[in-house]
Amino acid sequence: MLQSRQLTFSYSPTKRFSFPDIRCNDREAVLILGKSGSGKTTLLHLLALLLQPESGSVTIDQTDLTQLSVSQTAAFRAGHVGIIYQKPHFVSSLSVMDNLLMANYLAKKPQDKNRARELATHLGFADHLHKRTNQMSQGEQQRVSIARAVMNKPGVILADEPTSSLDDVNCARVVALLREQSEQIGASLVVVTHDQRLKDEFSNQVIL
Ligand SMILES: Nc1ncnc2c1ncn2[C@@H]1O[C@H](COP(=O)(O)OP(=O)(O)OP(=O)(O)O)[C@@H](O)[C@H]1O
Repeated sequence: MLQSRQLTFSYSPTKRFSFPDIRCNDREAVLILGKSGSGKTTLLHLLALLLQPESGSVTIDQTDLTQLSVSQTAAFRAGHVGIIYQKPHFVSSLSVMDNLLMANYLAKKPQDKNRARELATHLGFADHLHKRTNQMSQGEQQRVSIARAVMNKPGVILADEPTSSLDDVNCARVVALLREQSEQIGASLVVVTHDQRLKDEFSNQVIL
């Protein structure tokens, strides 16, 4: 479960944000819509405590992240939060398999090759596990990103514009995979986007 309360953040005295509260229960999904520059990525980074809010709180599975030290936050995030970034970034010198196992490593968990293979089969890239990520298409990379985000069965999945560079077929596929994976592991799913195609896919919506 994820809950934010009265989050505010400033990049500068003239660039100040005051965000609506976000609540997303286990197995639920919330879509945060807003036009370019409305602060969607900023909010997502605050929810993951990649940015420190000026005020307000973020609670994930009963832990108030704003009360943790920087290192405690990093450890908590690695184990409990799966993030799908706008542009997937991988370690380009490693194989797809090793990029997936990196999620285990960062969370200080045993490397789970079986789960990586299972996810790769389910998400349709089992034949690419030995490849480098830059040898895959954008749609394939996005699916690897989803797999990496759910490797540790996190309580919360945060996705930043997961579909903006995808065609309609891959867009629908990625949304279905995100929902299915989050339901399977009982996670809260938060998607931020300006992609109007997603509007009808989520009943819980917040507009920035
Ligand atoms: N590091 C930064 N320093 C100063 N201003 C920033 C910084 N990052 C973002 N901003 C500004 O804050 C505003 C919100 O940025 P943010 O990336 O959260 O918007 P967004 O809604 O995700 O946009 P997009 O849909 O274009 O990705 C923008 O006006 C942006 O220029």
